[in-house]
Amino acid sequence: MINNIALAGCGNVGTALLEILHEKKNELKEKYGFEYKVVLISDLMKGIVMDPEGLDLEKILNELHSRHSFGALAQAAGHFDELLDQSGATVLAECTPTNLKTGEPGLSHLRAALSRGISVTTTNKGPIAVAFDELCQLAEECGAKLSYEGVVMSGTPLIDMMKNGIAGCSVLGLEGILNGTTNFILTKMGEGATYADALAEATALGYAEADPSGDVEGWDAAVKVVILAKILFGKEIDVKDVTRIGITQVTPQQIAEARRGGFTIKLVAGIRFDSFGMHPYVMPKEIAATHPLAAINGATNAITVNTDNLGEITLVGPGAGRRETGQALLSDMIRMSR
Ligand SMILES: NC(=O)C1=CN([C@@H]2O[C@H](COP(=O)(O)OP(=O)(O)OC[C@H]3O[C@@H](n4cnc5c(N)ncnc54)[C@H](OP(=O)(O)O)[C@@H]3O)[C@@H](O)[C@H]2O)C=CC1
Ligand SMILES: N[C@@H](CC=O)C(=O)O
Repeated sequence: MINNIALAGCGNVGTALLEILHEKKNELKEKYGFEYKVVLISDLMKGIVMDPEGLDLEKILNELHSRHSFGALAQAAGHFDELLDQSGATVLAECTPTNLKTGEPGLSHLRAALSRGISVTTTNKGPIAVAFDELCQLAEECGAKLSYEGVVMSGTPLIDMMKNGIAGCSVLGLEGILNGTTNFILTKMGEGATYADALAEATALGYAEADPSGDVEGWDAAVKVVILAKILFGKEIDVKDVTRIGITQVTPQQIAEARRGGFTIKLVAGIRFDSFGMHPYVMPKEIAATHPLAAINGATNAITVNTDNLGEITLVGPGAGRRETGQALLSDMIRMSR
């Protein structure tokens, strides 16, 4: 079966997905039996390109790389719902900016696709945080699949590990580094960069959110904790109920002082349990230089999951990045096509 891919949001992640699809077209077919056509790309400023017979990715990527737009190729117009119908899409890759309050515009895109029986992969945390149960139910009712590997730890397969790899284990708690931008900033500040320069570099490298206050104030890590609580424990937590302190108050002096004492400062996120219940948190912590998390630098993330049957499992890998997150969309699409 040919996968007819629609893409919503052609920024860092969406463009990287197109690059990977184009580069690996033959490999994907030979290794995974994954064949595709990209039939629709919709982006706020770059415009809309559509061809139910399959878009010419070479031409589109040339335009994107030279002009950051679709140029004269952008000739389609219309409401996203109508475009989905006209394009013959069978799978939607959704990677518009995250809005943690409303889930929009991603939430409407996901509803439009799923209600038409079109499967969805998304890296957008907003809709998953805001309407997880509704979207899972809609997918089931309409015979579609919903995948979201990239919403936590980008392409590092944490969600797949949680759902499949450790099936049968009870999770007793988890802690880790779940935001790439802040870990990158703290690493760079430890090397002497200013906060502003480090944030600008994280943005240029495609790690930061469209509104980076979501990263530096801890909202992004907090919503990842909310999503993990839902997937692992079936628990609804409001992101406002996560104890949340970001990194905006962390100074170079504190980082240097911690280092002199044999510690490194990391923005740590986790869920712990005690007799009073579940405690989700995000906060900067001094970590002993000998602790495994102290060695996690740059945009890398890590999580240690404490389980009954396996004890502690630690997963380390990219937590942000355009190609790393495009990979999450691709792996979801390959899994869903099987
Ligand atoms: N970058 C990363 O490392 C990771 C990102 N994510 C998530 O993936 C998503 C995409 O991230 P990223 O590519 O970095 O973000 P970008 O801001 O680079 O790209 C988002 C794109 O979506 C476009 N857009 C905005 N609104 C609409 C709309 N209504 N319809 C169609 N397109 C729209 C934006 O256009 P314009 O710029 O004109 O507003 C932009 O081109 C986000 O939700 C992010 O949280 C998840 C994991 C890692
Ligand atoms: N802005 C996020 C991107 C991935 O979710 C991060 O830096 O971790």
